Amino acid sequence: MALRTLNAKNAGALDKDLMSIGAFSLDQLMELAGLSVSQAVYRVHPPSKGRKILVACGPGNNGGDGLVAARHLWHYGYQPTIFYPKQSKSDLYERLATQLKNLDVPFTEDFNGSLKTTDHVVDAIFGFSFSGEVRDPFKDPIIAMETTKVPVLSVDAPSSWSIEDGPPASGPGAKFHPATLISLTAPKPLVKHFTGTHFVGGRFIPQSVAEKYDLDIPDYQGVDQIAEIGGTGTEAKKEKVVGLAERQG
Ligand SMILES: NC(=O)C1=CN([C@@H]2O[C@H](COP(=O)(O)OP(=O)(O)OC[C@H]3O[C@@H](n4cnc5c(N)ncnc54)[C@H](O)[C@@H]3O)[C@@H](O)[C@H]2O)[C@@H](O)CC1
Ligand SMILES: [K+]
Repeated sequence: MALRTLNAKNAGALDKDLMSIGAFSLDQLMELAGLSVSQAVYRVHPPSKGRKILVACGPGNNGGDGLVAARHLWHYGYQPTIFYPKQSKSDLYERLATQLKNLDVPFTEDFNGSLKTTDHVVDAIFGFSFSGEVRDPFKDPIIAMETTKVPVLSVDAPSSWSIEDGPPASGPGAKFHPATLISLTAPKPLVKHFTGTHFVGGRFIPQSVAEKYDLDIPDYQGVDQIAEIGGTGTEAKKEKVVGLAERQG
């Protein structure tokens, strides 16, 4: 059963509700979101498969999720490296970066160079507030992620995808298909274009908020902060398979 989706406008409104009537702080939501991301990485790429994780962080809260996830990954025994070219000067981001520096987690300016010695990439560049054509300094990393053999896990959205319509028709991101996606709170409409492994995380939604936004709370198991969602992207998979069959004629 595919879960009902949350569009970009409602995702922003839901965040505002969670931080007002929901009485959550952004720090708490980001901590829970980043924890979910770290659990999804552990699920698809346990340390035995390779410990070097390159975490690409954008300038907004999607990037914040990446900084939080990197800290949890370090504690799990991974060796994260952070690519965070546009560092936010706000107090929260300064603290997240300091927490990583206190663990001697390296920060790199060279995404493509770091990619060569990486086992897995976390794409925390853009989430639901992305719009338009990708601007520097994020063009190169997104182009590199389109062609790399290194598996990529994207946070909330494959960066450069429109939340509603998925990958851009051309330009950076048009051929970006990450192996794994973790949607926070709820899948976004773009999941109909996504055919990889899909998790939902961000286990903090009260039933009242789920009802207000017409959402399904995933069937989280035990103490898990993530739930794997089958079924989404099957439309795209079917199209893909049909396309293949037609081509093979
Ligand atoms: N929904 C939730 O419950 C939660 C959401 N969080 C995260 O917050 C994200 C949304 O965060 P934000 O609203 O800060 O925005 P994003 O982090 O999605 O990114 C927007 C940033 O990227 C820049 N940007 C937008 N379009 C661009 C382009 N074409 N080229 C270059 N830069 C561009 C903008 O200047 C903005 O600073 C979500 O996707 C999710 O990952 C979590 O932090 C907290 C919990
Ligand atoms: K992302």
